[in-house]
Amino acid sequence: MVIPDAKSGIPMSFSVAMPDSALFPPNGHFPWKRLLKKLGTNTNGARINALLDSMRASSPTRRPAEGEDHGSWILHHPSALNMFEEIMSASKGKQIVVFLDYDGTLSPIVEDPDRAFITNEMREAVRDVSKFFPTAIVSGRCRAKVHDFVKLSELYYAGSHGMDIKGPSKGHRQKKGNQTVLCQPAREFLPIIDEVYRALIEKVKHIPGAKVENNRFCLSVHYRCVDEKKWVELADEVKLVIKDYPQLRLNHGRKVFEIRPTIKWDKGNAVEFLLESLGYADSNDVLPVYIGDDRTDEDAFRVLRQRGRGLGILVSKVPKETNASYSLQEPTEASYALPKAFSGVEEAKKMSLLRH
Ligand SMILES: O=P(O)(O)OC[C@H]1O[C@H](O[C@H]2O[C@H](CO)[C@@H](O)[C@H](O)[C@H]2O)[C@H](O)[C@@H](O)[C@@H]1O
Repeated sequence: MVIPDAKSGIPMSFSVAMPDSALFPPNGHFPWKRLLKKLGTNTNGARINALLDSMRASSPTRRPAEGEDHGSWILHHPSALNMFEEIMSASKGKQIVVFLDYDGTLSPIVEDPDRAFITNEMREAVRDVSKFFPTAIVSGRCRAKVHDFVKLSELYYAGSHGMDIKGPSKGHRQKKGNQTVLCQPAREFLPIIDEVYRALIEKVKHIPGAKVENNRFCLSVHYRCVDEKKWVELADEVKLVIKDYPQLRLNHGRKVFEIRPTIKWDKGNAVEFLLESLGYADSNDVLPVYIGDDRTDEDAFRVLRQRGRGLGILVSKVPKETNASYSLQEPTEASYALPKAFSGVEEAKKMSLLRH
């Protein structure tokens, strides 16, 4: 029998049987309430299998788009490699602002999160783009760590899923005054995050391959290198720790559990904050372009869709439900597409200026 914890409402056992689509909806939040309803109707074995299936399916993330094969999905999400014309016409008279996710977008997914290096070619591509347009990296990682990987001081960096934003130390600056952009909406959670980080390290240290990453305003518990036989145990340990912290919530990323404050702040808010800082709140004079691969990037794609302007580009080899309009198959395509598309746009703009 699974009893919900009185304080957090989270079930005491992770082992439940539900279809992937119910366990991991596009927003990535655990549907605890629906999950509780289902409890009691399934055998324990089936519950464990369902959990394992969803953990296996978490990279690549999300379920395939329903009823769509690859062919029809690509028709609805054409390759960004062929979107030069569209960018050209969409960006007429507008400032392009570029937002880039890090893991799975600028760097390939690798086993060791500390070795997810960006290639020199990709770094140059990002540098080239940032010469023309304000450019931000929006990542689940700690801001300092992603800066260490990318090593470009002319960029905006939004770490901890957008909860830690800082402007560039050189290059593009926001229109609004000269103050350095800084936004940390989850500062009050720092002591709790630190406490939970230490507790998690202690709780999972006996599970070979488990890794707890401190992303400053949020935490990641990786299971990519954990033997599948230990996954349920790891999930239970994580849940046992966070059940005492109702101010924190648990999401599921690519072979990783992500723990973060319950505040309503995500990559979508980070995009809105940065556009506002750049002087483009509710403006028609801007074309935001966001490239990402993960469930958390959907929050940003959604914001662009809601604004009715902007281009969302999903990096994925497989069809997925997404709010993005375009697609790229893998990070190397991004390094090729970025400079080609954007420097092309600048060249074309210069040419049309000369003609007038
Ligand atoms: O928002 P992102 O920049 O995409 O960050 C999301 C998480 O990315 C990292 O984990 C993922 O990439 C690792 C390296 O390729 C891989 O080993 C892991 O399995 C993936 O989940 C990062 O380590 C996490 O902290 C981020 O939350």
